[in-house]
Amino acid sequence: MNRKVLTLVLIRKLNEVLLGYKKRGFGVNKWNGFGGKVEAKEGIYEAAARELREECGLVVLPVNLEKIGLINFEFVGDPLILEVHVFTSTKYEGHPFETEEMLPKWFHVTDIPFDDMWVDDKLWFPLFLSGKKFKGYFLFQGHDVILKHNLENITCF
Ligand SMILES: COc1nc(N)nc2c1ncn2[C@H]1C[C@H](O)[C@@H](COP(=O)(O)OP(=O)(O)OP(=O)(O)O)O1
Repeated sequence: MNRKVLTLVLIRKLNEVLLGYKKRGFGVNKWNGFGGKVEAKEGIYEAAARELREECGLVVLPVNLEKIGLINFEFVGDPLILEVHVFTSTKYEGHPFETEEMLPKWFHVTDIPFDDMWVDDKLWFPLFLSGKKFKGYFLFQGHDVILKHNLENITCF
């Protein structure tokens, strides 16, 4: 099995979460956090901060990112496992702006657009929103059907 290591950053204000509408590439036309591939010789926290800046202009110091999740995604017929490291932060600088990849928007925590997000999000977002940490695995058939999954609450990374 090959692995692709990716980041996903969810910026929070008191009762809001910043999501971005993906304009191209993997997950196009879905709302998601900000993130992407960890480059060679780059740390995961540094990659998370870089992707956030590139995709919506917000600046977060890697030290201000809190790792809250680790999810492995597998797709039937594809030998590539996506290893996604999920982070959150409330300490950022700047104002989010639209880029070639993402259109950012704040959502109230009671109004997350799950119908226009990856289907797995419905399962683990409640853990994130309630301040829990988690590890998970999802097996997808295509991009819309979860065949199998497990999700566990953990105390720390
Ligand atoms: C399959 O379920 C997923 N759910 C959620 N919520 N997020 C996911 C899922 N699979 C991948 N992701 C995240 C991980 C990353 O944040 C993005 C994908 O990043 P992308 O493929 O756009 O990475 P880049 O480095 O920007 O692009 P290239 O690989 O084309 O350079 O989605």
